[in-house]
Amino acid sequence: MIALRAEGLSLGYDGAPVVSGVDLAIEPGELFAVAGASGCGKSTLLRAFAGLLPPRAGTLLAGDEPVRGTSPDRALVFQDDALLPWRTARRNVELPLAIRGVPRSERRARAAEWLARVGLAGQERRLPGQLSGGMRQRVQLARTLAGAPRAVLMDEPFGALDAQTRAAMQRLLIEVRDASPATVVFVTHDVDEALLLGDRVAVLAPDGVRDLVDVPHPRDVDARGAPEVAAARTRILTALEPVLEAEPCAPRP
Ligand SMILES: Nc1ncnc2c1ncn2[C@@H]1O[C@H](COP(=O)(O)OP(=O)(O)OP(=O)(O)O)[C@@H](O)[C@H]1O
Repeated sequence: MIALRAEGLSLGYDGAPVVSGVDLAIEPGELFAVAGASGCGKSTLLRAFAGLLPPRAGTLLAGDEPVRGTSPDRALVFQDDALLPWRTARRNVELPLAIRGVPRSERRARAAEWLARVGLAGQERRLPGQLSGGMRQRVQLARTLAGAPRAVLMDEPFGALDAQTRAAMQRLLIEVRDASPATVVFVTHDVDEALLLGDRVAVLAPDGVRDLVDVPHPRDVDARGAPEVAAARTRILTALEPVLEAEPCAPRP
């Protein structure tokens, strides 16, 4: 588990910055949710934490080290599963083990164990194209966690799933993370998902973090109707509203 920190962070591509003035301190082992309007830089922030996009200004730290590139310690999970279509489920999960230098003889067993943990025992030999969207996301989760990353960066990982599969994946994430702790940064459009999964929720806007909300009773499905959870939802929506109203969420001059 690793701390992730941004100080005065500015990010962008060509032209004007997409997001600037971002200050965040994510604790080791925290499940940190990032909400924000479409196009406000949530994916861009994750890409920077993953080491795929250098800061234009400010500081980005993983532990005490500046983020200078990608690392198996920081794994990125996408909405569209990024499985290799020609490799079976098991051989996809073996990939990060190979990167970590796990001997070939051990990889197969460890990959099969991970697939069983995400409810896919018996599906090891299937190709991604032979699996449903929810099953592919399970394989992706198994593949990510098999590499024992210290931080997992999840970009709307369940956004493409139907409501029932999505709820099952949320439960699965809670379970497997309890067993294999890692710092998790979770980007979502869905305020209720942020409130269910996160310890804290950051509302991101082009000029930085608009609000940082502590979640009451994180990961407690039974607490969803509690008044303090409703108050946290209202606070997040209040911070989001001006960002949503300021369509399009265009880069600042
Ligand atoms: N590779 C790229 N090159 C140039 N501009 C980009 C690139 N990727 C994203 N952008 C721009 O950066 C801005 C922020 O995009 P980003 O994907 O980070 O937003 P987001 O908050 O994750 O949006 P969404 O919720 O819709 O996924 C947008 O204006 C987008 O067009």
